[in-house]
Amino acid sequence: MSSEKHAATPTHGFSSEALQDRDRAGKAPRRLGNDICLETHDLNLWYGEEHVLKGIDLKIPRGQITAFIGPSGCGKSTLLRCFNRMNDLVDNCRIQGRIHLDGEDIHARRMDVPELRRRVGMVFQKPNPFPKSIYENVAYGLRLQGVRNRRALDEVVEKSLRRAALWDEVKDRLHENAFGLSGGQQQRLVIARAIAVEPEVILLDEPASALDPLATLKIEELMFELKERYTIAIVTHNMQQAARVSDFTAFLYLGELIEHGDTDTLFTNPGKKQTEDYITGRYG
Ligand SMILES: Nc1ncnc2c1ncn2[C@@H]1O[C@H](COP(=O)(O)OP(=O)(O)OP(=O)(O)O)[C@@H](O)[C@H]1O
Repeated sequence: MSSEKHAATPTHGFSSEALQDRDRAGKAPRRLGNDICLETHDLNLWYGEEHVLKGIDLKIPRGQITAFIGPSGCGKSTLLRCFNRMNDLVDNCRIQGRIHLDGEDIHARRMDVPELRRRVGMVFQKPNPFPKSIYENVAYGLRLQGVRNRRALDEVVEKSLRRAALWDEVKDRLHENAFGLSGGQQQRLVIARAIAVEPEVILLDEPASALDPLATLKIEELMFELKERYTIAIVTHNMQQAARVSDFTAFLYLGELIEHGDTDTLFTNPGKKQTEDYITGRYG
């Protein structure tokens, strides 16, 4: 990022409980390091004539949580959808630049897109379980891969539900319809479904915005556990949430990546005036 360092008070007006919680949890400032999972190089995206992402150069470190923040329409969800080529499904979408997953160009001709989407799972704002049982929702990806062995399926279903912190709540009703679960449980079920196919990355597009505070807390706690195994990228409108859960934060504005770095630093001592204006609520 630019060396333009904006003069800032020590906590920069963002003396939120969120940051204090992080301090209490002993989270130290982080550097990007060399273990990069996802990387974009001069990424540009257009929907028709609209230039939505502009020259994005970004590195997402492995095994960490990266939050994307910025005003509505700045391109956060679009950027997230680039990482597993979900924008391929959008008419009129044109992409220039490169995206690497583990050093591999995801737009290369040899790239197997369904396999990419297995490696880079996605969870949306609104829980979207399939109209099937809890068990079959989690087993779905494995069945698509041709797994038929009941014991193998049972093991993965249990492991995934445990990792998604849902097992204890559903273990006695695995064959009931997933729509009978609460919104927060449905969202954890969708996360279990993503986990079942052993992804490397989990993309979360405002995963808690449709949930009540308790269900939101559960999703946030879950994220801490998941990052032991997966790289996580989350889009959130909620800056307190970004400050609570993420290790790194990327601030986008009008399709440009304005600032990206350690979350505590970005919130307490942002390097750019635009970041400061956004986190202090001057716009957005
Ligand atoms: N499928 C699409 N077709 C055409 N334009 C789109 C499409 N998806 C998004 N856009 C446009 O791209 C721009 C960026 O949208 P995007 O959803 O990525 O922003 P965002 O920062 O995630 O917004 P929000 O916080 O409101 O969800 C917006 O102008 C939006 O209208």
